[in-house]
Amino acid sequence: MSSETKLRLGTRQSPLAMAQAEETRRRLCEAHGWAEDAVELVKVRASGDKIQDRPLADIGGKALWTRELDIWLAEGRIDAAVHSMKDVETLRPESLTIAAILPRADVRDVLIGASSIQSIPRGAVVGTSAPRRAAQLLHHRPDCEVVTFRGNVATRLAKLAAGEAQATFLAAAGLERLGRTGTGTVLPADEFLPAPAQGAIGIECNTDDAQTRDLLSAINHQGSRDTVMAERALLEALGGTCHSPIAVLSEIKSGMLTMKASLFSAEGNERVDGEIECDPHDLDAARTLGRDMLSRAASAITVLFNGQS
Ligand SMILES: NCc1[nH]cc(CCC(=O)O)c1CC(=O)O
Repeated sequence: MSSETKLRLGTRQSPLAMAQAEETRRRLCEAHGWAEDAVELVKVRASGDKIQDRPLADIGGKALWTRELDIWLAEGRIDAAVHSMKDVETLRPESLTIAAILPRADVRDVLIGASSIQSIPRGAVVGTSAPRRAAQLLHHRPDCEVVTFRGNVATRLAKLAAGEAQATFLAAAGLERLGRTGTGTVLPADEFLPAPAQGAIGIECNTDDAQTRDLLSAINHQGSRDTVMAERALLEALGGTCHSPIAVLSEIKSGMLTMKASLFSAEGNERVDGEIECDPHDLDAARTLGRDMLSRAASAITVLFNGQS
C-alpha cells in the first residue's frame, strides 16, 4: 500500500473482472477528485476461475466467485470487493454490505452464431452452462442440443470459433466492457428476459467499516440499486440458485418499478410468467410475485426452486 492509497479494491483477475474494477476505480477517483493511484486494484484468485471444465452449478455455485474476496475483506487485506451482481449469492453474510451499485449497463443477452433464436440451424449444438439460457433456448427451440460452455468471454468465443458449438450466448454488458460491442445479435429483453442482476456491478465492503461505506456511497446509482435489489428479493423468495432457470427484467418508469419474470423447467417445456408494478423500494411486492409464481408452477419447475414462503 503506497502512501497515496485511499482504498484497496479487490477483484477477480479475468479480463471482464479487471475491466469492471477499472470502471469502479475511475468512478471513485472522479467522485472524490483522487489521482488514479489512490485506488489500488488487488487481484484475488477465485475458485470459480480455477475450475473450468464443469458447470458452475455442479461445483459449488455462485459462492465460488465470492469466497476468496469475502475472506480477504474479513481479514482486512482489502477494503472493498467488486462483483458482477449476477454472480453474487442472494443470501450474503451480515458482516458484508453492498455499498454501491454502479449505473447498470445493457441487461440484454447476445446470441452469437445466428441472427435470431428462430434462425439457429435445425438440431444445432448450442454452448451455454447457464440453466436459464438453456431453458429459454429449448423453450423456443426444443430441437437444439445444449452443451456445457464455461470459461471467460474470450474462451467461449474461441470454443465457438473452434466449432465446439454453432451458437452461444453472452451478456451484452460483458462484451461491451471488453470492447467487443458489435459481436453477435442483441436479443430483445422482453422476449429473452435476462438473468437477475445481469449488467450490474456491485461493490461490497465490511458492514462495520463506516469510512469505506461512505466513500462507496458516492458512486452508488439509486435506480440501478432499486432494480437489482428487487430482482434479488424475487430470487430470495423463490429460493433460486444457479440451478434455477429464472429470467427477469425490471425497469423504473415514471417513478414506478415494473418487473416481468419467467421460471422454466430445465428442458424449457414448462414455463410460468408473472408481472408486477410497484414502488421501487417495495421488496415485499417482488417477494410476493415470486411466491405467487411458484404456487402456479408445474412440479418440473418447483423442484428447481426451494421457495422460502
Ligand atoms: N456468469 C459469468 C458472467 N457474469 C457476469 C457476466 C457479464 C456481465 C454482467 O452481466 O454484468 C458474465 C458473462 C456472461 O454471462 O456473458
